[in-house]
Amino acid sequence: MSAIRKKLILVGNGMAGVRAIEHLLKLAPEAYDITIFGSEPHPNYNRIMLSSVLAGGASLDEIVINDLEWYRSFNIQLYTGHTVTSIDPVERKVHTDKGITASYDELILATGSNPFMLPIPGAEKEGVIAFRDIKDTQIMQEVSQKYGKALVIGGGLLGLEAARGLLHLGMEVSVVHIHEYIMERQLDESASVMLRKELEAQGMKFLLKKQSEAVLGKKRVKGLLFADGSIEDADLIVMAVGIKPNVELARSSGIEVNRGIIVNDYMESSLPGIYAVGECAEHRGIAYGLVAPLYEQGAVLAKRLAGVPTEGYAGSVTSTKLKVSGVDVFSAGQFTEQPGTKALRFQDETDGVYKKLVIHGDKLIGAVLFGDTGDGAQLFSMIKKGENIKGREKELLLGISADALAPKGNRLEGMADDEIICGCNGVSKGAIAEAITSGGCTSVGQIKACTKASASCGGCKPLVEGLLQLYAGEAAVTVKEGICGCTTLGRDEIVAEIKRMKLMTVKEVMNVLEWGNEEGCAKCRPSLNYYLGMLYPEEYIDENESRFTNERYHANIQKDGTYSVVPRIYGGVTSPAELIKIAQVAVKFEVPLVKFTGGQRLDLLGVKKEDLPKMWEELDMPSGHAYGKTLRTVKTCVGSTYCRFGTQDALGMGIRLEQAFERLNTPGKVKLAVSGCPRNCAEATIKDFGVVAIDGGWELHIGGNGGVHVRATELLCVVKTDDEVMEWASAFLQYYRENAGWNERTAQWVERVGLDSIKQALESREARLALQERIQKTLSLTTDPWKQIVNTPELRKNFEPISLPETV
Ligand SMILES: Cc1cc2nc3c(=O)[nH]c(=O)nc-3n(C[C@H](O)[C@H](O)[C@H](O)COP(=O)(O)OP(=O)(O)OC[C@H]3O[C@@H](n4cnc5c(N)ncnc54)[C@H](O)[C@@H]3O)c2cc1C
Ligand SMILES: NC(=O)c1ccc[n+]([C@@H]2O[C@H](COP(=O)([O-])OP(=O)(O)OC[C@H]3O[C@@H](n4cnc5c(N)ncnc54)[C@H](O)[C@@H]3O)[C@@H](O)[C@H]2O)c1
Ligand code: SF4
Ligand code: FES
Repeated sequence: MSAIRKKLILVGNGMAGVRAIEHLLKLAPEAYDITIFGSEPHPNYNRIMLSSVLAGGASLDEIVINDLEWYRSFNIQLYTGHTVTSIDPVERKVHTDKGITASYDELILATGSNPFMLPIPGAEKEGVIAFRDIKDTQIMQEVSQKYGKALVIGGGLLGLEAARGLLHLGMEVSVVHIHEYIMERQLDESASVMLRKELEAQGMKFLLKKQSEAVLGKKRVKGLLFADGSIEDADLIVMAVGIKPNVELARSSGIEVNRGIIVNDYMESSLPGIYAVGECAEHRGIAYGLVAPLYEQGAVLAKRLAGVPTEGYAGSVTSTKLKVSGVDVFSAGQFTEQPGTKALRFQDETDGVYKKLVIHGDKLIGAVLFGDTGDGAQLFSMIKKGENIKGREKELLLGISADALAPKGNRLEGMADDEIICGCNGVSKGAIAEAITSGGCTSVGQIKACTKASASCGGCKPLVEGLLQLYAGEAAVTVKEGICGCTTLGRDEIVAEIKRMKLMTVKEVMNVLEWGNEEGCAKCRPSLNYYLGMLYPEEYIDENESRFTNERYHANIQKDGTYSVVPRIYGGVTSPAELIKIAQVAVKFEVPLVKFTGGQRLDLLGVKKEDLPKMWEELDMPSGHAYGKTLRTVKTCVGSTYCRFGTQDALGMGIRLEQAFERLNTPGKVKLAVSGCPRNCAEATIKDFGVVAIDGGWELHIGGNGGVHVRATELLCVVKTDDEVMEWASAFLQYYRENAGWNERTAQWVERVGLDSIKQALESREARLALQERIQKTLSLTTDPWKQIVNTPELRKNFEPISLPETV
């Protein structure tokens, strides 16, 4: 008989708590029934990478650490969008804001931190935000589309990464800092000044020694008033002035708290069966704000819960690295001089390099590097180990890095096995070497999947690459990066293998092509689902669970967890009767906001998940597919029917295109537009496929994009008739479907493969007709997802609210 599982609850679905669960599942997979509550409406994601999302280096989809399938595969009961509001430590129960009560044997609090918001008048105004989560990131992205000027208060790590992201989004950005030099918590003055100059060269402005006094504006922020009486205009203010551990839940439940929840070396709080990890925990007087120590805490806690002996957590020395492209800054340990310490400095103003080592006795206790941070990991390792560096001080200052990454006889080779390469994830050189030599890893992606090295901030990637060269030699050189960390195969190889071996399911592809991770990840599962659907439109059954939430629910999830409903309105043309119907549905379901979209549709926002099928039923209109990687909208101008400049019927052409291609699955979302004359009022030249009327015909444009990376289209060809427009559009879209990578928009794809190669592929009529035939086959097999759900009781059930007994 199997042992009865104990009930484990994790409060906080963030980086530290879920990492502890990952460890626990490895140590004692059968020991607990696990329930996780998280306030955010998302699965566990890499908060660190929000800076990259803002700076355009990653998409939100890419930063998911564990997708919903992961929770399902370990039978973890996940409640996203649920905040635990109280704990009853006597009855061992927790209660959530949504009325759920759950009992536990063991309870982990991993509630993270709250951003510190300056308590100045006007701080509550619209346009004043923090930078902590996906919601904040999305607000910044949205604001940057409408407004021009941002102020970031706080010149620390977070503030500078936010400022860099906002610059990337096209805003004018000034950083307001209270001290005379930025990042004073991580850098000395020399490094700080060099950093500021570099950031100024990138376009960032600085307002130093400025004390913010009040936020100006009526409802929305207009500016910032400083204590010296000066005023700075602003459309957006981001506060990045530090964080405070989120301890309210613990405090109100009678758990001992100071700045954080007080824990011992085993992460135990003052109450039995209740533990704390992450930024909310205070260990030996310190509440950490970086992932490396939090992951160390998680590993200790997992051992404790699994009954595996552990020496406990003894505290951490930390290092930081600013994640701003083009700038290399590193800082670790005690970097300012104190009585009894001595400092060695090296400065090369020509090459913009600065290094400082702080030594106490014979030991290195701190370091600051600017411009050349290649030695950071090794210096950090020496600091952590308290290594005796007597006689090697100058060598360390001047250049471990010169030969650190050389392929042969290098410093990496001489490094001890227990030296930490990936600070974020605590992965040693030995663990990486083992993954390469015994685990067969031959790419950074595989090492990441196997050891987690380079999975967080990515700062250690050069060292991981160096080790790969060292241990895998030739094999590493020939290895390419796969579509994700689960495989070394690229998109084209995967598609070719699927065709060659006639692989028919996602699971089969992963098995046969020897995926490193048998469950796949949030990147490869949807990719494979797309490729299989594209290759076998008739046989392949779409895997709903491999799609993202929006596509699964056929509606866009909003930041408050509600959804939006956008019915299809062909060419943006509607009728009074249709408008009355939409209005009636909006009134009946108490839709809080009705708005026109940029693509000439009506967006009903703020809809509860359980109302979606009922609304679709009453609307009785096709899905506008505003949520998927598919044809979105065909924007039109009024064209020759009404406009005196119009030479062609843009409305008719737009409606024809939309009716032809609606419901088409594509690698990335696809937007079309048709303008009735070269004045181009429908903005067809920033669309994936744009049609512009000219005297006696149509120009066909491809590969345009609005949004963050604006790209104008390139002219594909000029045609005479409407039927030719349809033929070329069909051929182009099918060629894109068959050749682009999943999640690759036409703009990126056209840029990558070049206009000429596409022209060549579509040049012959025969080729176009063959592509047209294939797209029509696919289209003939599609159905409207809303209708399908409305008419299938089994599918409707997915939208019902989860009803739970009072105690689970
Ligand atoms: C933009 C940005 C960039 C960063 N870059 C780096 C970096 O490069 N390197 C680095 O080391 N660190 C970085 N950090 C810091 C790092 O992200 C945090 O240290 C880490 O995420 C903390 O993990 P945590 O699990 O303690 O808290 P979190 O990841 O914040 O998770 C806590 C979760 O608990 C939820 N929660 C809180 N209360 C409740 C409740 N009562 N009920 C249910 N759920 C609750 C919260 O909503 C949150 O989702 C960065 C942070 C940000 C914001
Ligand atoms: N690359 C990374 O490692 C990274 C990146 C982002 C965030 N983080 C972490 O996220 C957390 C939050 O980052 P943070 O930068 O907000 O915290 P922080 O405490 O490190 O820095 C806050 C900065 O704001 C300044 N400041 C304080 N009050 C001010 C005021 N009134 N006006 C202007 N400036 C003021 C401080 O002098 C300080 O330099 C930290 O734990 C940080 O380590 C790390
Ligand atoms: S694009 Fe030409 S036809 Fe269309 S509305 Fe503008 S001016 Fe009129
Ligand atoms: S050091 Fe951050 S991912 Fe390795």
